[in-house]
Amino acid sequence: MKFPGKRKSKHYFPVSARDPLLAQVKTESEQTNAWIVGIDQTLVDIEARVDDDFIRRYGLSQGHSLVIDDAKAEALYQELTQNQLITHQFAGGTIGNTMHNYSVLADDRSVLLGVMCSSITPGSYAYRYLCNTSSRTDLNYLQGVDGAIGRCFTLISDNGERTFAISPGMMNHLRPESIPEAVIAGASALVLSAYLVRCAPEEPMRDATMQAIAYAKKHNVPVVITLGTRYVITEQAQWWQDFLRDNVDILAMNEEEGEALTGESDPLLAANRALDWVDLVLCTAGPVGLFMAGYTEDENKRKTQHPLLPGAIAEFNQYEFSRAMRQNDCVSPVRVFSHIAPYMGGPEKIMNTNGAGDGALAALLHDITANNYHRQQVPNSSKHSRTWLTYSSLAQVCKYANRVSYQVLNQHSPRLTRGLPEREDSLEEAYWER
Ligand SMILES: Nc1ncnc2c1ncn2[C@@H]1O[C@H](COP(=O)(O)OP(=O)(O)O)[C@@H](O)[C@H]1O
Ligand SMILES: Nc1nc2c(ncn2[C@@H]2O[C@H](COP(=O)(O)O)[C@@H](O)[C@H]2O)c(=O)[nH]1
Repeated sequence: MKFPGKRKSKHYFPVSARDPLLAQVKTESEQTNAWIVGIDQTLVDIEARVDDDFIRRYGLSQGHSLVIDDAKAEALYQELTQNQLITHQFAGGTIGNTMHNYSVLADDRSVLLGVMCSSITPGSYAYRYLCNTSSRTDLNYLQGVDGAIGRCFTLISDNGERTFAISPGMMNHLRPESIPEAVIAGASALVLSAYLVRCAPEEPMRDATMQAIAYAKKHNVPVVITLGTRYVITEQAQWWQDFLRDNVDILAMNEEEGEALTGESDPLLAANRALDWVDLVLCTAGPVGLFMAGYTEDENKRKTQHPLLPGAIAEFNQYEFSRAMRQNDCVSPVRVFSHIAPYMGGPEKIMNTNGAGDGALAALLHDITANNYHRQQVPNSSKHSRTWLTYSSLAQVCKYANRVSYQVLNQHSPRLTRGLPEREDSLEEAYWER
């Protein structure tokens, strides 16, 4: 594990308060026993620039991720190909992206569960998917299928808005018996997306997802969900609130999904409301940056040294230097919040925001797994006097997540092509001054 606390001088994590026992941590090259596991619909993103008429003609809706049938997918693909509109093709899928990005950041193992074609020919979509996934992402548990993986036509409009048209192939054919209990039992987190329950009634993906959740609950592994798009949530907000309350510990969403879920358009209030159902919330808000909300132990809450921020909850960031805990692990839980503006104000030019939110989630997962790793290595450390969920404070996780989003925005693919620089050139100045 590339341990986040090892970053030097200008850093994201509090190395100045380094625990003396950290010296006992084994060297990075040794095999670590900390990983995350995610389930996804195996998808390749096919990106194209289109006009509004194109979106309308294929019965799509801007900003939405819709499943289309084979005939429509073929017609759409033919039109994109004939008019040479396809600009990029990448491995995609919101959780596949997150597992890959986690492995790049942590330089360590993530496990991806899903389907893969039993027979793969060079140059095929399945081949490209495998080639474009980090070698640290363990694909050994993928279930073979006799058919195609999914295609996600990522259609970018002139205003930069993305519309997803999903041609599912056999992406929803993951069966419950293909979920390995031991892999989930030993993981630092089980990562899911709201898309997984959007499958036809006869497809097994939903049951496979519920099987994975059952194993996670049995072994006390935090369940993380990312909401996908607001349309998946709007249709049944109450159902999702109940689902979160019953099954999920950590929620990742953007401000639109937050509004669909809670009715609150203010991301801070949406995150606060979501804490009624889950223990920790990451809410990205495009050019507004990102918010985190969570619980900590009253006795251990830590005051920020940053300016106090105004908002719908006055001075909401006053305890943002606190580390997150699950509510049930607290004797006296208090809610804590943090916010950060986009790193460097965001890139000069954003081609599209594909994967920026997934990148932020990968950073949070890295911090959670680093905490687990540290607990395994140095169980009697003062850092584990309570059962913390994160290694770092909310403020530090925000900084890290935000920095990773910036990296994704600065490249074309939703998957990181390389890790963050070991050392930023003077992070503090760079952070506040353009
Ligand atoms: N237009 C933008 N300007 C600056 N930063 C942005 C912009 N869009 C996104 N970001 C950064 O990327 C992060 C995630 O973006 P967002 O669009 O909210 O994610 P998602 O892809 O889940 O919708 C934000 O928290 C912010 O740091
Ligand atoms: N597993 C699924 N992934 C999907 C679906 N529709 C879109 N996507 C993927 O989302 C990312 C972009 O993520 P974002 O955080 O920027 O919104 C992209 O790579 C798509 O592959 C879906 O139905 N299922």
